[in-house]
Amino acid sequence: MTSPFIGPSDASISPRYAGIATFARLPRIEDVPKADIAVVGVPFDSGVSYRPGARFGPAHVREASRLLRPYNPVQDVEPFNAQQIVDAGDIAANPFSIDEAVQQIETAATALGADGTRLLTIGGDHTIALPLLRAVTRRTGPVAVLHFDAHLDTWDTYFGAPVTHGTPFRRASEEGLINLDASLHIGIRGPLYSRQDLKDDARLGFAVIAAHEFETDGLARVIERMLARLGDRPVYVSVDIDVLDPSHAPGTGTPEAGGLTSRELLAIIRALAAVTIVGADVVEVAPAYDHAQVTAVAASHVAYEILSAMTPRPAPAPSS
Ligand SMILES: N=C(N)NCCCC(=O)O
Ligand SMILES: [Zn+2]
Ligand SMILES: [Zn+2]
Repeated sequence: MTSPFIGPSDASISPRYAGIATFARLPRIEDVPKADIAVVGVPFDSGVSYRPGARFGPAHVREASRLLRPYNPVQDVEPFNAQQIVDAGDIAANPFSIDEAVQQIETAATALGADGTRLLTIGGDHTIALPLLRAVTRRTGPVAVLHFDAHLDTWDTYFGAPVTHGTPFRRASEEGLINLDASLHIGIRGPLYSRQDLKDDARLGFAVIAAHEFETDGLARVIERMLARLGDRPVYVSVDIDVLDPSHAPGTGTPEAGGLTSRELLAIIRALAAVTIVGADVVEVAPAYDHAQVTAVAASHVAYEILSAMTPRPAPAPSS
């Protein structure tokens, strides 16, 4: 049976390296009547505390995503065949005003999601998670935030600025956007400012599975703990690519040693097929520090596994 959905352009007709890059060579949003999932870029990095450059992340991830293929054998789904996925282009965000940019991102994300379209956003620095959460929770109410990152991103301010890439989840928690019993960071590591950081973080509603616990617990137990924490709540997935070890993702602004392998991260994301994902982002890809697209290939595969986890599964055949 042929699919009613428009998928990636056919790589046996137009080579996959030809043409202007959309994510996975998917159709643009203008080219379909209705999208179930939109991949959208947010080229914004005015919220960074260290190396800049994530504003070039969306274009870099799209380039690396040319090689993605339609069938995901581990999840046994064809994400582009089972629902309409599109590339919605980039949201224009003012690089000289964080406040205006955050407003623009919230407005654009709200408009894109108005007819029920779910968003997978490619950043951009982690600041953008705040307006994305504001937009999605208008429809869903508070969400369980599943946050993959080396960093807590629940700090208070930098140089007095409340909206930065180190603060989105504190603001989101204060605004009542997140479910305080079900949110979780995975992959946390590296030095903090003080012990108080972890106390504040717990009060703001996050549990932590730290990077070193992959050693002691093992991957299967990490997945078990994650699913138990999320329960049956709607989940927003936020992936800071620096959750990966710098050997797997050098192209990022605030790298920390001792991170996850891409194989570990992809395995954890596959387990999310069991939960309801209402939106997701993949952020902090900074191409100036990347080599041979290593980071962008990882980010494009992370995005692909998220799209696969968001794919509806056929109902089991009735037993006769
Ligand atoms: N969200 C990312 N990638 N980094 C936050 C680091 C904040 C800091 O410089 O302390
Ligand atoms: Zn980070
Ligand atoms: Zn982050």
